[in-house]
Amino acid sequence: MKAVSKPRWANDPFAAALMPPSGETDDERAKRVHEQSEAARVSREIDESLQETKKLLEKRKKAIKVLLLGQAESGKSTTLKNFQLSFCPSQFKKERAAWRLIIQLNLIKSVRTILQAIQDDWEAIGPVKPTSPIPGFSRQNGSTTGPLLAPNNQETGDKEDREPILTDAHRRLRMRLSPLISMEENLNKKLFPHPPDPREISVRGGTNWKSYLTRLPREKEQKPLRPGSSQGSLPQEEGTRILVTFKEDIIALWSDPVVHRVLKRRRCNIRDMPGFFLDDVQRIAVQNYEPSDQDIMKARLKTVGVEEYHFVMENAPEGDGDWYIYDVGGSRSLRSQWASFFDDVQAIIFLAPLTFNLTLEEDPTVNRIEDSIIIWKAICSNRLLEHATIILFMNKMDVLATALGSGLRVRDYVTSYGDLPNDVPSVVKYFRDKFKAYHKKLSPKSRSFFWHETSVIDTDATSAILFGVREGILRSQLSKSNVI
Ligand SMILES: Nc1nc2c(ncn2[C@@H]2O[C@H](COP(=O)(O)OP(=O)(O)OP(=O)(O)O)[C@@H](O)[C@H]2O)c(=O)[nH]1
Ligand SMILES: [Mg+2]
Repeated sequence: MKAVSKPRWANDPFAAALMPPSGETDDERAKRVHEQSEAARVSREIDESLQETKKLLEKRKKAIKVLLLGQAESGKSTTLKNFQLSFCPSQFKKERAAWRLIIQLNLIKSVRTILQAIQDDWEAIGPVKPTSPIPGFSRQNGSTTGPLLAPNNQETGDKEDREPILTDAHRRLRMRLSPLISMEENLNKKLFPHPPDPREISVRGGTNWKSYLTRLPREKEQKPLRPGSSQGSLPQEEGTRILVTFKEDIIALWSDPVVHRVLKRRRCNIRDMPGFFLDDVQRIAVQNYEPSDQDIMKARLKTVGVEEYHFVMENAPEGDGDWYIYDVGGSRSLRSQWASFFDDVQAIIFLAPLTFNLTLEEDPTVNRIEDSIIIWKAICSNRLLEHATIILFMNKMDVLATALGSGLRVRDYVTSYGDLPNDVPSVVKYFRDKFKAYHKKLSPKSRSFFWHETSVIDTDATSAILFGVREGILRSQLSKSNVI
């Protein structure tokens, strides 16, 4: 008797599982074939997606990664904006509209700060006692513009610090502008819910806020807003409406010499605060306001967490165009998040503003330069960063020049400065030597010290520096890979 040989699939459980069941009808067969081809398609898609992810990871591994570090308000995000403007101008242009609302909110915040100063002055010192009519009150016809001069506006010195100078007219102006505060709060809440610090507008890493604000449509005609009524309008429209509605009162407030005297005696240097746009109300508080490059650089939006930006540089040499730049939040509470980016970066741009007379927002007892040096020491000595190129940007050179020009002496804030000349080159040399010495002493391996004097709100000068920085990073990458 001839032995019947077993079919090949009989020992293969997978092949057996795919065999058609015995007695399969035509309909069942068609269904099974369809399901099998569907499963094969899904499997192919998963394979392709894995290949794609692998390629992306490879590409990312080869890409240049740069980390921007420094204390809060040191200019990290502004440097990133300059990177975009210099190397990806079309992307920068596309996102221009997103900055409109941020600038409007910056302006509204300055108005809020002034209203608060008026309130504080009122509570601490009180108003000018009104005799009827208020003597010396110079505004005519009940107009809302023009200076609101109080009678004793010529007085100076110590006496001025205790003299009431605000009038009922200021109280009325303050009342007219007060809806602005709740409108600003509502707008902030809509845009950036749960901010870590409600006094500052901030953006959380990965929220894609720019595409959100760029995407929203704008109405052609916007009606002025009745105080308190913002219902139904988009956040982007609200900023414009608020400013257009309150424009004249804002101008009256900012052009009033008494208000400036109140700010002075309450030591509120509003001009030096980030995001200062009060000199530009006429230009900004209009329906079709388009932020300029300079406006965008001056806009203040605090970074919370870490933002990753992937740049494909539009004008880069072949193969060198893929860059990742990480922009971190610089407040003390956010610095613990920096370390997770350390093991994979080729270069660090460290922003240290030479604002010798300022202290940290988080801790007014700590001098800003002292704080920068503490972070600098930690970065230079970190072993995970021993291969990274560190580039120091001594930033806010314009602010330094203004501070020295106004007569401030460095030694009154940094005692070790002693009797050295109180001019820009000497101050720069003094602090540069300090940073350089720590870099040399604390770096685990010897490496070159790179530094630049910057004012990163100056786009032309910063662009020239960034082109140099890019070349430097590429060259140092090349020499490292040759050594390896
Ligand atoms: N005058 C002047 N202002 C600057 C300069 N660099 C930055 N600023 C302003 O300082 C403010 C803070 O700058 P940012 O770039 O937001 O600071 P940051 O380091 O990103 O701060 P965080 O996000 O809080 O960590 C912004 O309003 C900038 O326009 C500068 O060189 N000169
Ligand atoms: Mg930032």
